[in-house]
Amino acid sequence: VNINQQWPVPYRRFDHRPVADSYCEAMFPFCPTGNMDGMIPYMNNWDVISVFRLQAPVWEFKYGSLLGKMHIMHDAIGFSSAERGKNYTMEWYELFQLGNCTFPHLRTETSAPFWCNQGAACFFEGIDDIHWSQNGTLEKIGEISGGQFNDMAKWVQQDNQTGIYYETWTVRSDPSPNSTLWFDSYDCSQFVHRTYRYLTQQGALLSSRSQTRFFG
Ligand SMILES: CCCCCCCCCCCCCCCC(=O)OC[C@@H](O)COP(=O)(O)OC[C@@H](O)CO
Repeated sequence: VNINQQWPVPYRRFDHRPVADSYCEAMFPFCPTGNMDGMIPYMNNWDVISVFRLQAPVWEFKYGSLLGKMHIMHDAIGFSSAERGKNYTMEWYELFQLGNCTFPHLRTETSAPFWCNQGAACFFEGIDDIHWSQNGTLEKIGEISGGQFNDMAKWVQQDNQTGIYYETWTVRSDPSPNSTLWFDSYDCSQFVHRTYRYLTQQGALLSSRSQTRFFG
């Protein structure tokens, strides 16, 4: 073992997002109601934007609260502009669904393993109150200015261009509580944590009654 090895292995970022291989097929269109080129609306600097913590069981549309009972949750962030009177949802998830990010493909014509594991941010107008509150969480955690929102929007675009691969698995050295984290996951909840961290670094005061749990 390399004694200088840094654990966990840092998440690898890239300088651009490649076009996904046509072999990769999505069961559902990615970010169907979002702006096609991922643009995020510009707010007036003096606007007051409420920030919401959103959480719902993964695949609730298909299995209801089932995965929530195993604490397998999808995390997102909601925004509400006082000046525009509009709500928005921002989330990060797989382009080709969870299975493709969890298991690779074996293809005769390409070297194994072949992955269809891109993930990306999705920003769209509206917050589906029922979806988030019926089996999960819809909680106001703070307010930011329009200027702070605009800075965050720029940061999300950069984050989205460089952090392109979804990682389902968290890999540890052994099952014990004090095991070494070898590889961290990179999923919806990590995006939410990164965004909270960015906003608090910009001076936002965010507080939640409960923690945004990592899966596992
Ligand atoms: C054949 C599939 C096998 C998959 C087995 C996976 C076992 C490990 C489960 C780990 C789950 C981690 C999920 C972490 C949260 C996350 O990244 O969620 C993103 C996405 O999976 C959520 O999907 P949806 O619930 O469909 O929500 C997306 C919608 O909100 C889009 O608007």
